[in-house]
Amino acid sequence: MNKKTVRDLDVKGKKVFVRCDFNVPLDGEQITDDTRIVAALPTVRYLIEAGARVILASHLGRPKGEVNPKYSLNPVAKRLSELLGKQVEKTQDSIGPEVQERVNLLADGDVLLLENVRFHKGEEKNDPELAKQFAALADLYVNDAFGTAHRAHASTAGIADHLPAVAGFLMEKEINFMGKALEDPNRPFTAIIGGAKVSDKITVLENLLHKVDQMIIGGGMANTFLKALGYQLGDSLLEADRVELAAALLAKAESLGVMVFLPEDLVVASEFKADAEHKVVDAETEGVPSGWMALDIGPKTMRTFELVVQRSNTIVWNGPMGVFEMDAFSKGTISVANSVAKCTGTTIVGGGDSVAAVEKSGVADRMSHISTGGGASLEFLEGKALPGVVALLDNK
Ligand SMILES: Nc1ncnc2c1ncn2[C@@H]1O[C@H](COP(=O)(O)OP(=O)(O)OP(=O)(O)O)[C@@H](O)[C@H]1O
Ligand SMILES: O=C(O)[C@H](O)COP(=O)(O)O
Repeated sequence: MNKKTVRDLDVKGKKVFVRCDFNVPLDGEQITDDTRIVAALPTVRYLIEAGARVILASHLGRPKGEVNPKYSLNPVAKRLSELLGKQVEKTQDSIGPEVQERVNLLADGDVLLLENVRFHKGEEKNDPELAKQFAALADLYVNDAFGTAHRAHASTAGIADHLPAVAGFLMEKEINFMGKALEDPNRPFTAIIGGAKVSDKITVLENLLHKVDQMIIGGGMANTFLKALGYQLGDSLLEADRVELAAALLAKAESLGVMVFLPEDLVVASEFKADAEHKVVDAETEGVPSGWMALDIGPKTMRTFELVVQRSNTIVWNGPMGVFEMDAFSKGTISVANSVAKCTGTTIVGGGDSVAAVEKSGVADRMSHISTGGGASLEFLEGKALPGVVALLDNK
């Protein structure tokens, strides 16, 4: 990576604003997977030991610029305190007089966590005023939020206009590993895409078609493609205004000779609930009954996906195959996790929920790389420059 890192800074006694990606999966106030917090620890520990005054910032979820206690970073402060073995105080906001006061009280080696930066509308708009307010809190800026590096936001990009800006160890590790593995991948190269962020990721798929040999599409993402094939989807999560794009992508894949695998059968449920009535239907001949929704891939699809994975030498996986948080709809994701774990080639799993699913399946240690980035790793793989990385100082 040709960017300066935290090693290049003299941080003793300095206030260091560290952007992390603590966007962890939650069940109420319970963190269900702390991978992203653990992954940030090397940078935080290094800064503590070097005598910096550490100001941590992150988003959580998509609160859309409004204060919403559901997306508070309180659970993260608690988990960080446990992991670091020292109290991590949290502020009520990410800017303003209270934050400034708390920052002024920091001693060398102290750690302070700011409240969710997305409680301010200016964050996602990369508002220069907000970026300036973040920058005013510190002397130096470290971006360790690889998972959010594909977003040009005030705390991931704008702030770097005002402070010396470098990468943290996690950012460095992610970029170096993926850069090496994906530069000249062993083929066949397969992308497995699922999850729920359809409009975000569907555009990424177009560029991915030029990189991969095979593409498996499952989870919520698959529904828009199945609709493009004319199948019935009932009340399933799908993006009606992306159906045409999905059809165009399928045609493009065919012209490029990229094999696309979609669910042949689906687990459908009468409602979005863990104990909902559910059954398996054939995607083409039966479809999803009206009022029902597809929440997992079916057994036939699991077998097909396993065969595709078996003949792959490089795999990048982002997005679960179903609503894995509910046991009744977790089988497809667990099956894919086990199949990927058996692959002897390079396997990269990325994304907050995808990593949680792999952890839940107990196969995390059998992946070549667990990435903290979902959308970010897909955009990196596409070959796009990530704004959160571009903003950092070059290593000349
Ligand atoms: N068929 C489906 N219907 C509704 N939700 C689904 C379906 N399949 C998967 N999901 C949901 O998708 C969510 C995860 O999607 P997402 O795209 O955010 O993946 P991710 O791994 O967290 O990646 P990123 O880090 O980019 O957010 C899970 O909460 C899961 O329940
Ligand atoms: O989970 C992610 O992919 C990152 O935390 C970024 O979240 P976003 O898609 O809401 O920007």
